[in-house]
Amino acid sequence: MSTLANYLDAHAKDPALSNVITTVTEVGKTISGLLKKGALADILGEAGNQNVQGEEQKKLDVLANDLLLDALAKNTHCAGVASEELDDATPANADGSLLVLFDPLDGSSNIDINMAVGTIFSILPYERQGQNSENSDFLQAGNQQLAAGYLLYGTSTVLALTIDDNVVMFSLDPDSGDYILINDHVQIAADTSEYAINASNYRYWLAPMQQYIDELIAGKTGVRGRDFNTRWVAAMVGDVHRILCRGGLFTYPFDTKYPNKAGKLRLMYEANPMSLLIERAGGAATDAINRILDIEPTDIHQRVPVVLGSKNEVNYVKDLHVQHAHS
Ligand SMILES: O=P(O)(O)OC[C@H]1O[C@](O)(COP(=O)(O)O)[C@@H](O)[C@@H]1O
Ligand SMILES: [Mg+2]
Ligand SMILES: [Mg+2]
Repeated sequence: MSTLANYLDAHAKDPALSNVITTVTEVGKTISGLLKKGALADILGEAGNQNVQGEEQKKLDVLANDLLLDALAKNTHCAGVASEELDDATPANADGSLLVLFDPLDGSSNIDINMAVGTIFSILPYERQGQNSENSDFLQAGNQQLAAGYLLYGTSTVLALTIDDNVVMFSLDPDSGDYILINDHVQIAADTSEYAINASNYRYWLAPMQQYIDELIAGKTGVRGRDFNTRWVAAMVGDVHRILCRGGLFTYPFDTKYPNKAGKLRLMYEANPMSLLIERAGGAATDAINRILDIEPTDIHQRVPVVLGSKNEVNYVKDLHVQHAHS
């Protein structure tokens, strides 16, 4: 049985990277433990304040954020931390070589109903060693990520990770407290008949996205000539996990509900790490047209439309958007 520690020893080229990943995954064990206790640990409900995005914070959003921040601040390899829940990046150890970005608790609306939630993380290189990190140090395209992954706190706790051109998965053994390797080469089939979208936003979508979903709903009777099935976890981490396990398409497209926001999901804490995992598992990830990993960020909290998963389906969505742009 291979553990996460064995895997990192064998595959991580940089001991600093192993060390930072270990810190994040150790905090994941604490969050997993708190979620197991649920209401008994007094972790449910609202924190009573808003984050920088203007969203109501849940108690667990704040708790998970603080646990990660405290642990990473003590890690000598971590030069700074940026979080969905914090207005600005927090400098850590100026001599560190890595920057860590995270969505401490993804799927916040699932916390109080005992459904799947997760932690998403991304690791970037730090180039100004010796000086305190600032927001601008984090503004690197997703293709610069040295590692990315997520912890899914579901019926079991699973870690998905990429530190090279491969994607692997571990399951947290509650008896030993070790992450045990359960898949050493995650691959996504190019075709799928399963899709995930919050269809209540239909009237706010752009015409090509409406057309795409209309076609899927028409199934056998429409131009696609086969039936499709919807699955929606309401936590990106759960939807992406399903896609890494059995393929599918996930989208949170551009919509006009909040015209001043480019999309709902955050580039640095959600879209980039998930896109790296999906691409390295053979899938594709776009903002409907462009590759997410090539977007040059201008703000650590910027949002982006997301279409990711089985390659042929992601490309089909892109074709519809390109055709519309030219019509
Ligand atoms: O229920 P909605 O508003 O459609 O949003 C669901 C989406 O929002 C998110 O929960 C956003 O993440 P947070 O919970 O970290 O804010 C995604 O995980 C999920 O895909
Ligand atoms: Mg999230
Ligand atoms: Mg979150």
